[in-house]
Amino acid sequence: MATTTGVNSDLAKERNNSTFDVEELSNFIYRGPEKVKRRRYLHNLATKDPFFRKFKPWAFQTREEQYEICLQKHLYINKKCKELNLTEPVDKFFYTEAAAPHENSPIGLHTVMFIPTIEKQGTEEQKKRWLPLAESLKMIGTYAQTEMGHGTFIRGLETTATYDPRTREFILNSPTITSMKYWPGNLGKTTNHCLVMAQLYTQGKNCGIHMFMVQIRDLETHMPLAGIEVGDIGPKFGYGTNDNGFLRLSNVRIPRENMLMRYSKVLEDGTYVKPPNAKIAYGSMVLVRAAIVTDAARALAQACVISIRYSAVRRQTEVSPGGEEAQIIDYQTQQYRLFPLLATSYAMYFAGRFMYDFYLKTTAEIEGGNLDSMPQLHAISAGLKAFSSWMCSAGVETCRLCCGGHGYSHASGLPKIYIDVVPGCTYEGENNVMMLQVARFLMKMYGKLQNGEALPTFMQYMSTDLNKKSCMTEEVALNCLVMAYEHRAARMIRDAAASMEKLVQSGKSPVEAWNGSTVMLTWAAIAHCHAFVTKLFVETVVKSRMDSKVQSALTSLCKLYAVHGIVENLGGFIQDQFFDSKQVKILQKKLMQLLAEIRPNAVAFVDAFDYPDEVLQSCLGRYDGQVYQALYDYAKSSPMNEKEVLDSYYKYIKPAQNGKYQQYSKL
Ligand SMILES: CCCCCCCCCCCCCCCCCCCCC/C=C/C(=O)SCCNC(=O)CCNC(=O)[C@H](O)C(C)(C)COP(=O)(O)OP(=O)(O)OC[C@H]1O[C@@H](n2cnc3c(N)ncnc32)[C@H](O)[C@@H]1OP(=O)(O)O
Ligand SMILES: Cc1cc2nc3c(=O)[nH]c(=O)nc-3n(C[C@H](O)[C@H](O)[C@H](O)COP(=O)(O)OP(=O)(O)OC[C@H]3O[C@@H](n4cnc5c(N)ncnc54)[C@H](O)[C@@H]3O)c2cc1C
Repeated sequence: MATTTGVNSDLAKERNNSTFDVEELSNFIYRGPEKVKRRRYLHNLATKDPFFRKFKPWAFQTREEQYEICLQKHLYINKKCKELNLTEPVDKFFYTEAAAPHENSPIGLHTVMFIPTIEKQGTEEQKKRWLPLAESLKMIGTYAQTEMGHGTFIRGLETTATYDPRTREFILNSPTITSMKYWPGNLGKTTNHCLVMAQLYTQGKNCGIHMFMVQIRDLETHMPLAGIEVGDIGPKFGYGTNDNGFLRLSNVRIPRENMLMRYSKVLEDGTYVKPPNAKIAYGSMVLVRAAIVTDAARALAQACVISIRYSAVRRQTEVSPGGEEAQIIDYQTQQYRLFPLLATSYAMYFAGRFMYDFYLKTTAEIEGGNLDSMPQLHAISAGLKAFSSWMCSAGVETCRLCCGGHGYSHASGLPKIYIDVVPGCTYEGENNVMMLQVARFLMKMYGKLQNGEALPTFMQYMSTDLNKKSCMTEEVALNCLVMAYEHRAARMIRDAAASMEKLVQSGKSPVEAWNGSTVMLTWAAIAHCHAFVTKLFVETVVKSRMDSKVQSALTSLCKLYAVHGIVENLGGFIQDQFFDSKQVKILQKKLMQLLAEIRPNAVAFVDAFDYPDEVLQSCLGRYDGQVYQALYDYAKSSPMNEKEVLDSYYKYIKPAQNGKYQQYSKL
């Protein structure tokens, strides 16, 4: 029976029954006790600060209030980060996630893309000129690339920047309605500058797309400057806190020095100097793609915390007539929906950790002049961005459904998480498009394999013998699971390549053959990412040093991730009889065993993520499990309940009850 104060007794029991020390697992997730301590310190600074608690809850705010309140919060975060000397991205990330959870910042693009683009693409002189202004928010900027007509195909952007050697200026224009910038975050009302991606024309030639710094608003009055039309694009699926905007440029002149010229240049006489690699200008997108992996993992982890704690507290349906109603977490169907997602949240966290490290290492090499790893960084970041945002967005929605009716209420905190994470499937490269970029890389690797050339370590699985059968036995060993994923990916890569080859042989051009094979190419890319994430998870639990009880529990979770992925995608694993029917049965049986094995640790696994209630903002996911009192308090706090009888009753219901409908004819 649940008590109304203290910790709900079911939840308390769950915590007593777990097989490992939660603190040990938190230490492992966040890379050591010192880092856990630091994270808690940063969370506490935010959650205990009365500033963040003075606003009404997000769900009760109008769109304009969402923007204004979130703006205040983020300007305050900016000030506090300076005061507290929080310079490390990880520190800022933890402080911010607690201060304004899942509230997309009206100065976010300034921090995440505008400043990093100046840092990475600007010359020393440009950095000296702009960075102090950007740091002090005198310049507030965004990354304005997408246009109404083109987001994916950036070579097709229509905005022009034409160099005029007489005045040593670029003239920027939006020549058509489809060329107007559309979607950039913070563009509508907040920013006074933009980094505009535009087609560069000099000496009568088009030199492709480049970045230009354009001032769009007066620095004193904030009014749009001459030649600038700018505004908010209106309400969206979510992101109400963000003024995604539109921008039209008409003969806007900027000095030559406003083209970002670290790599490409236009000399005073108009001579164009090429960059060492044309795609180096895409670096800011790679940065955000890499960050999205951790962002998506965090969203799913929080959704799992909410849904699993609630499933331990919620009781529904007597199992035998007259008996006690069961905790819904004991229903196998609930476990089957939630525990693989729990495993996925861990898999994605480890993928996010890897991605962050790999990004830092590779960009350091690029900045040192070694561009060799650029294609790998592009393929891995595009693939993990797409894979993680797909899996995590779908997972958050399943977590919401697993909470029944209460999951549909904003009181659950789940809709807010969902609308914050799901645009990650679209921005920074639509996911299908990103998977096709991965496929392009895979086809190149396949070509190398055919030519007997060396492959990067993470692609060496492609040379596996596809006639080999699975080594799977009753033990369901981790190495056999990894081998299965790699086998499936290798076969799908070969099949996609064969499809293209066949089309070429039938007389199609390479482009037509590509277009005729994109579904198979996408399957191959997804299978490759799935194999990559699974292997990373397995290596993390096998090779890392950690407490033995944690390792044992985490190994079960890792196995569940791998086995569930096979059972759910069985067709791809048995198409070439890699598994026989006996092995399929072993895997299905193992899946059920793993659900039961994980059951006593489910709450401990989510507790280990260590998200305070103030971050979750959920009546259902509270640490103390007092969900019913919280739901009641939430309902009572609704502005709809401020008056016992609403004005609308007297205006509309009462007259209708008396058969009077005149008020409608006045409209
Ligand atoms: C444990 C916890 C720790 C936590 C710590 C973490 C701390 C980290 C901090 C986290 C911070 C918070 C995270 C928050 C995240 C959320 C932020 C939200 C903000 C999002 C705002 C959104 C912004 C945007 O959307 S900006 C616009 C983005 N637009 C796109 O992405 C467009 C997509 N299109 C493209 O990229 C291209 O057009 C493309 C790739 C589809 C085709 O390009 P192309 O030029 O037409 O290419 P093509 O000629 O066909 O040639 C392809 C050729 O080029 C190679 N290529 C392409 N891109 C790249 C690249 N980037 N790098 C290298 N190479 C590239 C490609 O491989 C081909 O090569 P070849 O095959 O050799 O020809
Ligand atoms: C919340 C949000 C914030 C954003 N913030 C910014 C920002 O700050 N700055 C900025 O510049 N942009 C921003 N964007 C824009 C975003 O980057 C683009 O919307 C995104 O890159 C997708 O491009 P698109 O809208 O043109 O989609 P489209 O390319 O039109 O996609 C539509 C469909 O066509 C398919 N498709 C398109 N091309 C291909 C292809 N070659 N092969 C196969 N299928 C294809 C896609 O898979 C998709 O299903 C934001 C978008 C959102 C939703």
